[in-house]
Amino acid sequence: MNLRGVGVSPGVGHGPSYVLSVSVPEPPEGAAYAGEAEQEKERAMTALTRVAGELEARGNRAGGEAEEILKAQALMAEDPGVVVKVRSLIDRGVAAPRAVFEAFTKYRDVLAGSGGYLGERAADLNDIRDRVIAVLYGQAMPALPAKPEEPYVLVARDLAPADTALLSRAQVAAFVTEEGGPTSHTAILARAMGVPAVVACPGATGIPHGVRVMVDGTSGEVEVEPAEAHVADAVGAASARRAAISAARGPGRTADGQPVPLYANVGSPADLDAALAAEAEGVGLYRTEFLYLDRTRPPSPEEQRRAYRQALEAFPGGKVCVRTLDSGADKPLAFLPVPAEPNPALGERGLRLFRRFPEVMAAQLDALAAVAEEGLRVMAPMVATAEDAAWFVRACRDRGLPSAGVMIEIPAAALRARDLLAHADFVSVGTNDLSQYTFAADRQLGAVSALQDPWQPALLDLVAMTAEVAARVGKPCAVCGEAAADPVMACVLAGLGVGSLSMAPSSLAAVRAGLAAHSLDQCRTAAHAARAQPTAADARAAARAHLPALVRLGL
Ligand SMILES: C=C(OP(=O)(O)O)C(=O)O
Ligand SMILES: [Mg+2]
Repeated sequence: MNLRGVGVSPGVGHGPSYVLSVSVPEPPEGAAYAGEAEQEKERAMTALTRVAGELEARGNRAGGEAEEILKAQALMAEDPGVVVKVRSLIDRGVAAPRAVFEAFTKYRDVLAGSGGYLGERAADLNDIRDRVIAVLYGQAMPALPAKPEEPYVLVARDLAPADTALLSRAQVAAFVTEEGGPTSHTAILARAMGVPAVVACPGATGIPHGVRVMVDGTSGEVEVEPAEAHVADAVGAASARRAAISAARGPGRTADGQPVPLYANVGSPADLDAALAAEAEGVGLYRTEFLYLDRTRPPSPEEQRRAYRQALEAFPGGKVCVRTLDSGADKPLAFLPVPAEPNPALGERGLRLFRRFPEVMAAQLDALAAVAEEGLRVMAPMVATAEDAAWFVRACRDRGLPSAGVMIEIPAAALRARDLLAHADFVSVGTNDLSQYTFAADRQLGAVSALQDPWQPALLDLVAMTAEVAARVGKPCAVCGEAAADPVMACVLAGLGVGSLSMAPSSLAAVRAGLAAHSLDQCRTAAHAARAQPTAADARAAARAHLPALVRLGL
């Protein structure tokens, strides 16, 4: 039997399946309690506190990325909104388990409605809810085998961080989940652990318990009871690929020595370790939204300075490009409320929101200026016009910030990059949003995701125009969207004249190897061939045909 999902953590893993089935029954609608309301509330509060405590304790034991995730979940378990809702439902006669069920379901639906990263956190709430209900029913949550004879392939509908945080590579050969997306916690933690993972794999929980399974976290293939020879071939190919990729070390450059600095995209200080381990040359995109998440008051100046300083200290002498707050649309923040909009992606987000809340921009730029040193770059998201660029750059200059740039995420900005660069010191292309706005395709909508393809020739044209203009005026042009993480695209971007690339740390090694295997001329020829094609698929195929070493590397 073969299944297919989305590969989110590369490599091949195989072993006996361990199918995790957690089933906490839904407490019946209308369930009431017999005793006093105060006692029932006490019971519910004790269960919420106990689950929060357990999540926090697991986080402490796990450390690293899992610790942050679990601590955030512990906070969700005792979220004031949930607590108030549970108490008021109990006041209306609803039994504690049902009250917990309804309160979390409401919270989850709100999160799911926001889509993107926050939407994927909705699955976390189901897990927290089930844990609280299990405590109220006196039901034990399933434990995973701690010391298996052989690492197993963990299969589940979805995995919660609480399930996976304490696992290690000695226990788990691979993860397969029926649900989840590339930014789900299963994906994030699997990548951090270096364990292959496939998510969004229909039929996964139908895999029988204990049968041998092979998981290819690059292609997304899951093979049940594979032939032994096939396992040997796949494992051999994966380790050859790993060896070839890890052979490329040092700064990013093409085979003939053209430097293409490779930076890391970082979403919080916790990602800095992974960026260092992957030998990033600095930070090309420091997303600062984490500072403002789950709060109603702004982060203190000291808290901000600490977060920026951490990145600068991690890369002494390197470059660190901090993006100012990008709130709104796919990153809604309670902290900066805007009136309801029919099309949030086209509304007040990113830099536009600073026009409404200039004091938030001032506080962020002041904190950056307080820690500024040579390598610091500051850039604004969602810049549409030369006026936008001038306004932002002036605010940076007024504070003596050493380098102020803008992101190119809107076609208008790419078309008139020359005018923006009359003010800005550099540009960085955000291909995620540039695709969204070029193709009028909401980045959160699966139905139009085919248009979110950076290989679309129109997108390549916009990147090329931007890079050409930047070269003409002698200012740097980077790419920091997801596109840069694809080794084939990375070569094409270098060929289009993009000077540096920034990506998730886990993608750096493959991109470094891909660039090191081709000359700048080969990259240029591949870029030219890609742009000459009418469709995204043709563009990719044409580029690959001119980058033969990528095929040898299995990239
Ligand atoms: C890098 C980008 O920013 P974000 O994904 O955070 O919107 C982008 O839009 O490409
Ligand atoms: Mg963006």
